[in-house]
Amino acid sequence: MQHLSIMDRARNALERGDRFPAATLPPVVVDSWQRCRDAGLDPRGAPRQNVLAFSQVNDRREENAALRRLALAEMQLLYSQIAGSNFMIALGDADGIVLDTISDQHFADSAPGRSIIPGSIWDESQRGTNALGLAAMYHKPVAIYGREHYFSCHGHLSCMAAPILNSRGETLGLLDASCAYEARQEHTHALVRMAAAQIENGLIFQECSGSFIFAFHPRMEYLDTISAVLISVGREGGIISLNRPGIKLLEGLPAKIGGHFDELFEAGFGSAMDGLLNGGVIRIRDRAGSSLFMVCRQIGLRRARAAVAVKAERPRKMPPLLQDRNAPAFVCDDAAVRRSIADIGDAAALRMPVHITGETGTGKDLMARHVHQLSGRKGEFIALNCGAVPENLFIAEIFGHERGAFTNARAEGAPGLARAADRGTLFLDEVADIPPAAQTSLLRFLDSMELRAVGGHKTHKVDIQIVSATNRDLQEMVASRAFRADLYYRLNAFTIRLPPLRARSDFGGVVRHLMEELAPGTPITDAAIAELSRRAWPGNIRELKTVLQRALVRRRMEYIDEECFNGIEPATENDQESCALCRPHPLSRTKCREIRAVFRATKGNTSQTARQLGLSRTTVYKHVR
Ligand SMILES: Nc1ncnc2c1ncn2[C@@H]1O[C@H](COP(=O)(O)OP(=O)(O)OP(=O)(O)O)[C@@H](O)[C@H]1O
Repeated sequence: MQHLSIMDRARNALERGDRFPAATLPPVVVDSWQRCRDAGLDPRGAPRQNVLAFSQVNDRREENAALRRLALAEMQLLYSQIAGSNFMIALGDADGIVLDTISDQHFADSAPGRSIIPGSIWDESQRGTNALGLAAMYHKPVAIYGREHYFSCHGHLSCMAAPILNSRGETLGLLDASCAYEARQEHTHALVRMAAAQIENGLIFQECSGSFIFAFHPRMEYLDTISAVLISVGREGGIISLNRPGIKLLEGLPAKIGGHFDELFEAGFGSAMDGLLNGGVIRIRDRAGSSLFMVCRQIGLRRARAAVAVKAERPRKMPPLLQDRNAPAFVCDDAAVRRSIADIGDAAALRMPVHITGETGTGKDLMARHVHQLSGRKGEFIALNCGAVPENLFIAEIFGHERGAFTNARAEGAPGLARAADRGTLFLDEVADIPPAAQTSLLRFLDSMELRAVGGHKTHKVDIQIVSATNRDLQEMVASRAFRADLYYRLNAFTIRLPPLRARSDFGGVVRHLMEELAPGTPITDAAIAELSRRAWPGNIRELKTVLQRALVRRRMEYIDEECFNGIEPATENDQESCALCRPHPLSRTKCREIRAVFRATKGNTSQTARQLGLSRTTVYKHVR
């Protein structure tokens, strides 16, 4: 007979409607299964998936504004601790209704991830046995692993929830970490409880900004930790607030809100204050005779708006994760990108020219720098924007020129970019814009790696990794003879195709990465990321960065949620009619619009636009960049 595990037997009994083996299951699970069964829920059926309307979620968010602000910051920290392990962190209100989530994109996109969204109700009567609902019911931390969930469809999920309590022991909200059952990690439950405790402490600082806050603990080295007691005391010694460790440590003593400092400690409020306000750690005995170390964390100023916090703020910016030197310094969790860059190291070792294609703002420049880093070359990374160099100076710019080689040549001559990139990398950006005359010289140079400065006689041998990039269709240009086929094949030895942002499966990762770059430690919710992912992003990652910057400038809170993007639209056609520099000036705007219109009509061809309008390529480039 097939061997059945304890859980198999328990589930079989539950699903058949038999008595389940109570002794083998955690009591909290047994009681919950029984209640769910009594309520007529079918364990093999589908849970009710009620979700509140957005306006109701918003009302609840407003009611819990202070809690939400602190919790989102703490969730962001928790996220950075467990990021990459396929988790979702959710904040629920006291009724177990989800207000916000922050998660790994993979989990957010999964079926369970899609059922934990703002407004979803995780009450036991709707979703059966689950950690969020039970933590709300029992006001204590609860973990529900895999098939302990009442509904079998939640059997692959593990959830750990901890309530956030006020000093009266009332639940203000709930913090939950959920993950695929196989991904669960024992320490996550502890991290969730610590984060909840950190929020509770934050609330004490926030709500008691006009009073003293002292920290104490039986061991001095614990004063700065989450297990230290925080007690908030008024100017006359009355107790205003006490955190959870305090309630536990002072059990048996009259440690209640409205009580007095003197009822708890032998030394009395006056003498304790003398020592505490000197800024040092004092030793004090509680009324049960235990010796404690105490320090002042905040001096509340009566009419002052902000209290003077003695304790330094925790740094918001996380130190970077130590990783492989050659790991990309950008996001590349998208499968297509990963496939595309898998062999770059080998290509660079063989000094194969690398060609990068992708729409504007997809990260071609960043990728070119990554190729240079992987090549391990000691020389420099030199970038040349081929569209920005006047046609007649192009060859001199790359290969250098001798003194007085042509009108306007630099008096002392110039070695050129190719020699500057010797033993390093030469990045030819916007390579489609290389003037036709220069294409031949460049091809010759790529074949021999030898160059001669304009007006010079000596040839120089160099050793360069060539990387080129374009957002145009070079193949089509080859077909229409606008670009030399042999040069195209020479440049295109190894191709990296960067997908447009709208097609990237790691969209959430890109958003988080940019947020960390722009405003380290600032939380951004899953709902905000989902809102952004619905947009088209013609300017790709660069445009996303601008939208995030605008949201950060405009925000009134320390976090970014979906509401922050109301009214922040991506660049519209109108915006694109003139460049940012010309937009405020009506006269320049007219000329700029014309240049941009011709540029669009020529499918982004700088040289053709310049010829058609009788302008230099540099001028065109200035307006279309
Ligand atoms: N994978 C990525 N992860 C994080 N940030 C990125 C990524 N790719 C690009 N960025 C950011 O997006 C912005 C635009 O990138 P980049 O300049 O490399 O794009 P590009 O394709 O070279 O643009 P263009 O075609 O206009 O020259 C930069 O701020 C860059 O740091």
